[in-house]
This record gives sequence, C-alpha cells and structure tokens, in this order.
Amino acid sequence: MDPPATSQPQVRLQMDPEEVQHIDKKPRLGFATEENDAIHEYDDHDPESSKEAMEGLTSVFDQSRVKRSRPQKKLTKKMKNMVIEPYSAQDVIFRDVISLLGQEAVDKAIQEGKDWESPFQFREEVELTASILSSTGESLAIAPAPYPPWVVLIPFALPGETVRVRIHRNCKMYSHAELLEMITPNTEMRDDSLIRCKYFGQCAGCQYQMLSYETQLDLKQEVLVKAYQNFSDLPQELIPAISPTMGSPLQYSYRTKLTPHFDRLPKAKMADTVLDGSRPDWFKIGFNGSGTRSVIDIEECPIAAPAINEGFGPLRERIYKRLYTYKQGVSLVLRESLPTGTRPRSHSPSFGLRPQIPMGRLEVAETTSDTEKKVCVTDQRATVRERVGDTIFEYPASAFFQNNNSILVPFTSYIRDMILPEGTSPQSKVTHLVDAYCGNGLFALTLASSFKRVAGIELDVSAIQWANRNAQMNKVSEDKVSFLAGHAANIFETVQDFPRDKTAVIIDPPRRGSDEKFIEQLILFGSQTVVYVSCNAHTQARDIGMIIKQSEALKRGNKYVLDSVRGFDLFPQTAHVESIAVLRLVPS
Ligand SMILES: C[S@@+](CC[C@H](N)C(=O)[O-])C[C@H]1O[C@@H](n2cnc3c(N)ncnc32)[C@H](O)[C@@H]1O
Repeated sequence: MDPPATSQPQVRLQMDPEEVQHIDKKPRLGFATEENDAIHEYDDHDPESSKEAMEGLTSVFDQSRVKRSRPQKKLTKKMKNMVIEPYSAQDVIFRDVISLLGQEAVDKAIQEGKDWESPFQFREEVELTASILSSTGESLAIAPAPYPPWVVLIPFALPGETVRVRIHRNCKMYSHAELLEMITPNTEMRDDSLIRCKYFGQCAGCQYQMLSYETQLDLKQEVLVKAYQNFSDLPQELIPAISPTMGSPLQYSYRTKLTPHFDRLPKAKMADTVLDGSRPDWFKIGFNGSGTRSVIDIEECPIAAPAINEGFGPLRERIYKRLYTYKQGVSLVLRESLPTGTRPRSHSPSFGLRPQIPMGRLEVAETTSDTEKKVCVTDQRATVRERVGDTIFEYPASAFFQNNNSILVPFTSYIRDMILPEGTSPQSKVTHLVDAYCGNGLFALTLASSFKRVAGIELDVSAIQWANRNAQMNKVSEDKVSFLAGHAANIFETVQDFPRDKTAVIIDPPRRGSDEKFIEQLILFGSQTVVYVSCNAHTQARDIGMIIKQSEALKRGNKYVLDSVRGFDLFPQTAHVESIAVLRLVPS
C-alpha cells in the first residue's frame, strides 16, 4: 500500500549534493516528508508547509463525494483536480462544514451540484464573522444572509472576529498578510503583541503566534477531542476525557531542523542580472507563503534553534555566489547538531524523574536539553548528533528525527510511565518492548534501561543501520535491543518468545497512520499495552477505533480499551500536535 520509505519519487539529488536537493518540478504543496517517503500533500512538521485548505478564502465542499451531473466545464482546472483525501486537512475541515451548516444543507448543495458554485459576485465585498476555529488552524465563517449556505475559510482569524473582504473568483482575493490587518480583533483570545516573527501572516509555517501559550495548548486538546469524536467511529463512552496538552519547554527557538527552499530560477531574470554574490531582488529562499504557492524570502525563523539561524546567513551567501549552477528548484536542510566528539552520558538517575512541572494551570515539561554550544549542519549527507537524556543519537542530516529536542525527555519518559505505571505489582510489570516504526531508535534506545528486551522494526534500511550504530554508541548490547529492517507487521513473528502479558508495543507510524496488515498482526499478538504515538490525531483516531472494534470482534476473552489520550506540543506556534494514545488489554 505505501511506497518504501527510501524511495523519493519526486525528489532527486543532482548536483551540489552536500547542501541541496534539486526538485524535479515546482513543489505543489510541500517537500519530502520527514519520513522521506514521498512528496506529501503538506508536511505538518515544516514551517514551509502549505495546505490546500489554507490556499486562500476557499470553499470547502468535498469534491470526492459528489457524483456530478452538471457540466464539468463550469469547474476550474484546480477544482476538477481536487480530491479530498480521507483524514486530510480538507477532510477535517469538511466535518467542520457539516457541523456548521448541518448535514442536510451540505447534502442538498452536493446533490444540486452547488458545492463549488461560489454565491458571490466577482469582486463583491462581504463581511464575514468567524464561527469556529478548525483543527487545521484557520477559522470558518458562514456567508451571511441572503447568501445560500456557504462556508469560507479565514486564516489567522479567531472565532467571533470579523473581516470585510472583497471576493475574487472562488472566494480568493487578499493575501493572508493583508487579511491579518483587516481582521477586527477578538480581544479575548488575540494578543498581537505576542507575535515574534516579522513574517507571521505571510509565511505558512505558524498559525498561532497571536495566542497565549495557554490558549494554544487548550486548542490542541480540543483538536484531539474532535479527532476522536469525528474519526474514531467509537461510541463516546469508549473515549476517555482527553488530558491537557503537555507544553513544550521551549516555545520559540525549538526547531532543530529547517528546510527552506527556492524555486527554479527564471531564465529571463537570470540573463538580465549581474550575479555579484548578493541576493538579486527577484530571488527568494524561504518557505511557501500563506495562501500562495510561491516562496517568500525568509532570513530567520524565530521558532528555529539559534544555531540554525546562525547557519542560515552563511548558507544563503554561498548560494548567491553560485546561483548560475542551479537548474531546478532546490530544497535545503539546516540541522542543529552537537559538536562531534560529544559522548553519551553515563546513565544517571535523573532520567527517571517525573518531568512535569506545573506552571499554574499550564503544564510545561521540564527539559534536560544540553547547554553545550550547538552547530548548524547544512550538508545533507553529514552526520547530526543529538542527545536525548542520557542517550546520544546520530543520523544523517536529511533523515527523520523528532524536531523539538527540548521536549523529548519528558515525551519519552511519559511513554515509559504509561507502560510502567506506578504501583504495578512486580508480577504484572511489563518487561519487554516492541518499537514499531522505530526510525533510528529513539524510543527503543531511550527506554532500553527499563526493559529486559527490546525489538525495533523500521522499513528504511538505512535508519536501521543508524539504530544499530546508536545502540553500539550508547553501549546497549545486542542481547537486549535488536533492530530489524522490514514492514512493521513482520515484527510479531520475530518476538514470539516475548511474554505477551508483559510486553508493550509502541507504534509511531507516518502521518497516513498504520495499515490493516499491521493492525491485524498487532491484535493477534495481543500485547498487554499499546502506546500509539502520532503527529496526525485523525489517522490515529481511525486506527485506535479499528484496534478496539476488531479486538472485541475476535471474541477471545479480552479486548483493547482506550486508557488515555494526551497531546504533546512538539510544534509550538503552529496548529500541529503530537498525540499519545494508550490502549490496555482487559478481560472482555
Ligand atoms: C514518524 S516516523 C517515527 C520514527 C521514530 N519512531 C522516531 O520517533 O524517531 C515513522 C517511521 O515509520 C517508518 N515507516 C513507514 N512505513 C513503515 C512500515 N510499513 N513499516 C515500518 N516502518 C515504516 C518511516 O520510515 C519512519 O521512519
């Protein structure tokens, strides 16, 4: 079903392999995903991410569900091509549209073929009031009477805020930056003095800089509530109360990876420009603009780690000097790294301390980040070094690794505490761990000291080589931790000797979630605990619903129940949230 993790169908290395990835065609909505497996519709982890749903003031009915009777020529090419992926941002918004307009009105519009027919005249001025904030970070407004039922997305607006816009074709008129200035503020939630980035509103990366951190965490809790309501297909009584989101110790300067890019250079402009090593005014390196597919020039990113911002200036200068060498669009990687020579710490008991420190109502995790000076790695093939608690990780600069180091100790400790809750009797204590979708070994290696045996599996052969190397570097023996390259579902036949009532399985799949093959094997194996980690709560909710229902359908005397769901804020200032769901096997 999924392409192999190592294939990169639309991205290939051509020249200057040390620093750039040339892109065959102009990126549609984003770049190679953190999973390195394809060009995704958008990459939730990257500030350049741009969603179709954030393309402008966009109508949000669903093309894919409609059997059209009206002439297709009425639709623009873009609309014709638009298919809403289940569990995508558009699908998430579509559920919000239904909740706003009602199922009946939506069905009627679809039946009449009016789901994409804007009720607005060309360049008509309309005053819109945002009704709800979607999980994607933009607000939805209902067109006022006498318009027919119609929903418009307003990026950066908050519920209750009003904006007067002149509507263009398909409701698109103003750039988002202009929109930001046109919004009549809702003083309860909005505090524009909090905005730290001069590109906020223009750049597609951040959605929430105008909100207090407490509000951001509350919104992310709400994202998980809605994800489980809308996508798990579980009755409400089987969904536990979603726990408050764990805040990130660093709310700015946290990103350890940045991937700015530039488009194919315009030949005519190149011919007319004297390249003198400075930036020609038409040349832009940065991220996708909000509401546009073009790149905006960004010199610094306040959510990125200081080392990355320090490295960005010199990298830009190197690029200006050799602009004539770039034949295609280019994606860069900047990665924060410990200096080489940093060694693993000897294991200290501090890693076992409970991480949370309450700050009033706000819970922000305590970090054990290094105080050591970091460097910026821009060579995509170079090795990056990172410490998580006592464990050192190395991986290639272009590989996947969680991008907010400041929260990784509390994040991994929380998973361990969920697997080994306080007060468990020694007889029922989990002793064995499976790390499915293990990447280069983050969970397996940070948690190894708490288990007798650990087995990790990962599709990307190179990631497995790095996982083995990381095990060696941290002096974790092969008898204790083993890594296997392969489809996650294959892990279960290799851990038949693990006692199932004393085994926990961690799942951390890509955004698209897990697959039926894996879920079937997981349920058949029947480990005592399952911890599902995900950067996409919607596919997580779908999979959790499947696991619960299928385990019950097996009728073998036990079933999975959803014990807890908690968000971790790995992506402050953005609408994204990492979700940890814990399942326990209980007697039916
Ligand atoms: C979100 S990353 C998590 C990696 C790791 N747990 C971490 O936190 O660093 C998802 C990983 O799943 C891997 N993957 C994707 N499909 C897979 C499959 N079918 N079987 C095993 N691994 C897969 C990807 O290569 C990627 O490394």
